[in-house]
Amino acid sequence: MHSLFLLLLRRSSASVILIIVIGSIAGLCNSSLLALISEALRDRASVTTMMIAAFLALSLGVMASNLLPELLLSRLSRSLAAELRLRIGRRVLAAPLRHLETLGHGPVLAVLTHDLQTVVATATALPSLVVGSTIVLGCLVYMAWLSLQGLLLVLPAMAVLAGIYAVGARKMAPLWRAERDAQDELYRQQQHVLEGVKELKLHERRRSEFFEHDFAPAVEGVRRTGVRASDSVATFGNFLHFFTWLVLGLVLFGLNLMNPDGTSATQGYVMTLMYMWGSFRGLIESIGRWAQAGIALEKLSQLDVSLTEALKDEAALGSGLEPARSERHEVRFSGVTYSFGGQDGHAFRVGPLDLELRPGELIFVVGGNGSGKTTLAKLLTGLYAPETGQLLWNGVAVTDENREAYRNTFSAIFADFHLFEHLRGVPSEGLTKQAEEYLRRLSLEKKLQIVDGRFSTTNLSTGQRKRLAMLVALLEDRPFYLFDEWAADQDPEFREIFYRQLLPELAARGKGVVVITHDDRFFHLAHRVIKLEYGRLVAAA
Ligand SMILES: Nc1ncnc2c1ncn2[C@@H]1O[C@H](COP(=O)(O)OP(=O)(O)OP(=O)(O)O)[C@@H](O)[C@H]1O
Repeated sequence: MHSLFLLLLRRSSASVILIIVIGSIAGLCNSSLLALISEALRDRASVTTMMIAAFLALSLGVMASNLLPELLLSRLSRSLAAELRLRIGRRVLAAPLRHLETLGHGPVLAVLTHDLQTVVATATALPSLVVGSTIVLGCLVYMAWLSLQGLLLVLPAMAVLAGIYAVGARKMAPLWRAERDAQDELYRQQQHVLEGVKELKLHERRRSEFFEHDFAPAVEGVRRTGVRASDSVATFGNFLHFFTWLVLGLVLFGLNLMNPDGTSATQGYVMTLMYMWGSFRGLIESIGRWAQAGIALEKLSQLDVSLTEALKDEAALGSGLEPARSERHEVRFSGVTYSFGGQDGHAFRVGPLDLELRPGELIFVVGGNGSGKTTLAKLLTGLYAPETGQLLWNGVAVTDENREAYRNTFSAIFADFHLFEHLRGVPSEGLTKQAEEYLRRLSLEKKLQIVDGRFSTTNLSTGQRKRLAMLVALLEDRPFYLFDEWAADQDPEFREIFYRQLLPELAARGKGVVVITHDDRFFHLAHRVIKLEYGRLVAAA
């Protein structure tokens, strides 16, 4: 509760203070209404026009003072969630690619959906916490005025109840945490269901084994831990219910014993107590919700910290470091190495690599599967930072400070490329005319149009999607181009166009072009062919 409250306070202390003040007024109006009703019941002859007017005023006061904090907090909690979403989104985009690959999508999605919803739902309940607290206080004052003796019975009972719940909440915390951990695994498996739907549909046995051994246990994990957590909440809730009647009985019979003639006072007392007890129970039970929000915030901050620690180049994010296109750009690898893993005995190292890419040069990278071609491509494009050695850009070492700017000299189409619906970040001058020309050259003009910088569709065949990615890359008009097995999904006609027209044209325009390929029919068209074997350059033609 503490951390969520602080977060809200930091977001807008003025709103939080206003919510507390107005919420307290709501609580006071509520308890005053109750006291008024109780007085009217105690002595019907005492009902005056003033009392009726006060009753109406208080009822309106309750409505207004309940509504305002709710409206304020729904805005505050949602803008807090929006701020956290943007922050995590920015961190994800700024974090090193390798860190994101290791983290996986599941935990990030769980935080962005499940945890943020929990935080919003709990924060939205803050007004009822404030109103509830004031109702309890107001009722206690009224009860003290009615009978101090009764209060001596009620206060210890409240203390015992709060103590029991505090102990219970501490015992329940691991159950809520277990439920939340199970959610992470469920998100991971749900991702497999969505991304692997074709493979699962095509293989009945794979599907049933996946369901039995992966998906169902993840679902069961969430069910089991959820039931355990909610069982304990229900048990405690009902124990509190029992306790309520116990206290009411204690007060009723205790007051009767202590004050045998005061029947109407006892009635008012018990009525106030019943009303107050409902709010008090609500307050105590909300400890559970706040504890869950605490766990959600903890997950959020763990992800934030892990992304922040891994993040080295955020300073440059979005700083508009678009390098001048007219400049001559060249890259040199000097003793560059990069490695993966190692604990399981499957370490893989690329390098040490010495390599140059100059303007107008067309280089083909060849090598067997797993020889390190894509890793080399990620190093070359600045997506991975070399472990040792240096990457020199126009003679200057690429470091955390200029890596973002360096990355912006590349247009790349990786094997697992992504297409955005909008043509974002592409220079808009003459865009439509140029785009239409490329659409024609890539034989896509009958499949889609570009309307207001947006593709009319991206639901195309794999080869066509790759051609659309090529269109985006060509429009970007960057100094360097990298294509990771682009032609693998193209028909023979387009392979010819790619190798005999598009690549030579790019090189002729002074672009440095690197092509990862297995198409040995076209090797002679490259200025240089470099070959990788187990991460090392073995031959250069
Ligand atoms: N994200 C990763 N995590 C751990 N190891 C990885 C990762 N990516 C690649 N590797 C390791 O690096 C090796 C080289 O992978 P890379 O993708 O660079 O090969 P490649 O030559 O592009 O292969 P292919 O022709 O199959 O695309 C792999 O054998 C694998 O062991």
